[in-house]
Amino acid sequence: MGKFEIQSMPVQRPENNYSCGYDKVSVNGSVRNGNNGLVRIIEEGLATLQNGRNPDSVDEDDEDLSGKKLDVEMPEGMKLLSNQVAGHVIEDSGGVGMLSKDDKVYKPLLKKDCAEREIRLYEQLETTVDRSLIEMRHLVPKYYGVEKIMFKDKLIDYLVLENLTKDFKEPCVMDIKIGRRTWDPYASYSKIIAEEKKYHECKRDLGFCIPGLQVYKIAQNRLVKYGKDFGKTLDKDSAKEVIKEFLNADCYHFCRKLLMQLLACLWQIQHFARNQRRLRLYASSILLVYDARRLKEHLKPARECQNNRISTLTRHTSLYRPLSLATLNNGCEKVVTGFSGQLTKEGPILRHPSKRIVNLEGPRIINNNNTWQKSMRLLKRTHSFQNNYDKDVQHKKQSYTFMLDDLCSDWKSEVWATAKLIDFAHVYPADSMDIDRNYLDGVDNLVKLFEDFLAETEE
Ligand SMILES: Nc1ncnc2c1ncn2[C@@H]1O[C@H](COP(=O)(O)OP(=O)(O)OP(=O)(O)O)[C@@H](O)[C@H]1O
Ligand SMILES: O=P(O)(O)O[C@@H]1[C@H](O)[C@H](O)[C@@H](OP(=O)(O)O)[C@H](OP(=O)(O)O)[C@H]1O
Repeated sequence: MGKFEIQSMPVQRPENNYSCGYDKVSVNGSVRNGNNGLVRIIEEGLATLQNGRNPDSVDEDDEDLSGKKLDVEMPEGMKLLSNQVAGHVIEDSGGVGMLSKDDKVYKPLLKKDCAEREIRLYEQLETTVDRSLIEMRHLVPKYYGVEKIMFKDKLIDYLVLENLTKDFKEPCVMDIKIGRRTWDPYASYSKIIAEEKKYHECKRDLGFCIPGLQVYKIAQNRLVKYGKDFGKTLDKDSAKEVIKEFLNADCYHFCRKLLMQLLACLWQIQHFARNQRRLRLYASSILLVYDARRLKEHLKPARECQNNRISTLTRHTSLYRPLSLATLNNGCEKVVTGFSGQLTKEGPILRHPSKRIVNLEGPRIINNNNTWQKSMRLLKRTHSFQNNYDKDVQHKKQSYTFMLDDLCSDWKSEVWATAKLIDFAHVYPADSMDIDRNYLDGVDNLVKLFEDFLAETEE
């Protein structure tokens, strides 16, 4: 498979999924597949669908990672964590999954040893006097302890953490598992073999892998999720492309502000990894999160985007562009519609504008009795030459939703992207005072990749 066929292509050609044999369900015209699936395109016209809110607060709460409807009764006030991109999912975990409520996420503690290690670490970070662990405390989500919750007649322990996407309207999330070696010193032989087989090229060449991500694709106005089976196909080049896509930099120029926010966190993580000698972090992740809604405010004009190429070209070269109608309706601008007066199924027949019809240089007189203008006005309302009418309305709705959101929020944080350390199920106290090379190498490579992206913005 060619390098470019693997990564961003599924987004443009969702039918690629079909050949992979995963479950697929079509919902509202979108394509979805199993939670291991290569890609899950959630929905076009997100603002309309989600009313401009974080999907954690909309009706996806009875869906699993793959978007399948689940018939599970949720504990009071809780929903499934719809922004979950990797990790154990509800079907693999006896019907118990990651939940969210208010600004918190709830991670079920199902494996005793993993649970004990993870809790121990969070508790240790609360009380530590070790300098590098104090540093680490600021690099993890806020810890709210362990809560027992009745789920399907069973009392289950949940780790309660700050939801890192809580302030985001359109959360983009990428789980990056750090380390060439993702098995711990107590792993069984079969676990070692299983881990070594997975994400092989990516781990070997980059020292990290990407088990899952979701991105609000701004150019296409839709949410796309990539599952772990997609992650397992990546190599160092395709991983880089996917990270670019995650940053919406496949269709736009890199946004320096976004890169700087993420790099600021990654540099802190790197500083920690370079200095800490107390822990060995196996199979632990860095969660990158940002708000695509805020990114939109900073995007430079789109460069040629493969996904958009067709629509951009048709819009700019088409004689039927709605712009000509809009100008006509102003009645006082330069009017160059070239409308011949004849309509076909495909839209109006155009010809070179006649000076006789439109006097461009005359006084700015708006003649509302002009029957031609009237009929064009009517036409514009009733006839969508390129189905852009719906799009226009959608865009208007979207801007209103955004305005409303801005008006409703008390404040607009300057920080809309961050990177935090998560998943400490396989973190152990170090048995020597060496640096955790396995962990540091992955972090170094990730930082380097982001630094290279930043350098591209300076070219
Ligand atoms: N604090 C958080 N805020 C928001 N999302 C989170 C948070 N913690 C975890 N998640 C989401 O849940 C996913 C799984 O988290 P985590 O890695 O802790 O679970 P896990 O089941 O232990 O994973 P694994 O199977 O890799 O061991 C992450 O990829 C992320 O999407
Ligand atoms: O990336 P994948 O393919 O999802 O692989 C899973 C991943 O390595 C998890 O970290 C691991 O859970 P633990 O951290 O609990 O070991 C899980 O083991 P499991 O299948 O034994 O649960 C693996 O299946």
